[in-house]
Amino acid sequence: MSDPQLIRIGARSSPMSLAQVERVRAELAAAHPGIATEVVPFTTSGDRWSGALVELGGKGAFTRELDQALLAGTIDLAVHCVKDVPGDRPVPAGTVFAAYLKRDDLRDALVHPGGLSLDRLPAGSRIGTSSVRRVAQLAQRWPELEPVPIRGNANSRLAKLDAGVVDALLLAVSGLERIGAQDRITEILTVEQMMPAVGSGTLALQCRSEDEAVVEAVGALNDAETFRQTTAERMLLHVLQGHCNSPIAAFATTEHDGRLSLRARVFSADGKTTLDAHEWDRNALALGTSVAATLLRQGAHEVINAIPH
Ligand SMILES: NCc1[nH]cc(CCC(=O)O)c1CC(=O)O
Repeated sequence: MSDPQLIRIGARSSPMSLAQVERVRAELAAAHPGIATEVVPFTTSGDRWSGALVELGGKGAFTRELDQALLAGTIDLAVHCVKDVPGDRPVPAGTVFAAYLKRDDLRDALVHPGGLSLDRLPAGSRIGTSSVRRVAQLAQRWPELEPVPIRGNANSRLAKLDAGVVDALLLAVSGLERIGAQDRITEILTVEQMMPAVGSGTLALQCRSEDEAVVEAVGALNDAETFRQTTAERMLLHVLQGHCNSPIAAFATTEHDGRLSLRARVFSADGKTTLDAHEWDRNALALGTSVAATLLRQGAHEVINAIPH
C-alpha cells in the first residue's frame, strides 16, 4: 500500500500535548520521510472545565472531541495518553489504536519548592492532586499530609504551586519531562510508595480503522513490549470495570525471560484497605484477566462500589 501524503494530527493545546505531538511527528518523519504532517489544535471538555472531572458526565473528557473529529474525518490521527483513555469500554467503534510508542518513565514525582521528600514534609502540608489513586495512596502512607484538589494542565499547576496555592504537587515524571520541567522534581516516588495508573507514561496513536494506509504507516512507530504491557494493564482495567473515581493502580513490566509481570492494587478512598496482586504470564490478555480475577476474589467490586461515583 502506498504511503498517505499528509497525516492531520489532532492535538490538545496544552504544552504537554503539543510536546507529545512533536514526538509523534519526529518519529513519523524518521520512519516515513515522504509523509507530511499537520497539527490541528483542539480544546476538549476536560481542558475547558476547571471543576471536578466526575461532574463532566462520564469518562473520556480528554478524548471525546478527538474521537468525534477522527470519525468525522477532520483529522487522521489522535495522540492520547493511555492513562486518560477510559478502560472499562472498548476503543470507540471505527477507530483503532494503531501504535503504542515506547513507554516513558511510569513513576510519579513530588515537586516541592523547598526540596523536601514526602516523608519529610511537615504535617498539614497541602499536596495538590485530583487523582483518586494518588489521594488514596497519600492517605495510606502519609495520612498527616493534606491532599488538595487541583486541576488544569501541568504548567498551570506549577504556576499555582509557585503562587502558594498548594505546598507541593504530585505529577507524573513523564509529563514533567515532556514540558521540560524535570528540574522541578524533588523526589521520584518508587512504584511501591505510589503505584502508577494503568497506561502511565505511554502514548497511544489512534486512527480510523478503515484508513488502512494511515494505520500501516503509523504502525511502524509501535513498540512491541509497550504494546504487550499496555494490553495486560488495560485488560485488567476492563475486567475490574472501575468507575472514574476508582483508585486502581497497576503496571506491567517485561522480565528477562520474556514473561510479563503485572502488579495491581485497588484502594479504598481512605487508603485503609489495599488489595494487592502480582502475577506473571507470557500472554498479556490472560495475565490482565487473571490479576483482575484475583483482585475480584479479594473483594475489589465491594471496595470499588463503596466509593461514590
Ligand atoms: N491525568 C492527566 C495526565 N495524563 C497523562 C499525564 C502524564 C503522562 C503520563 O503519565 O502518561 C498526566 C499528568 C499527570 O498525571 O501528572
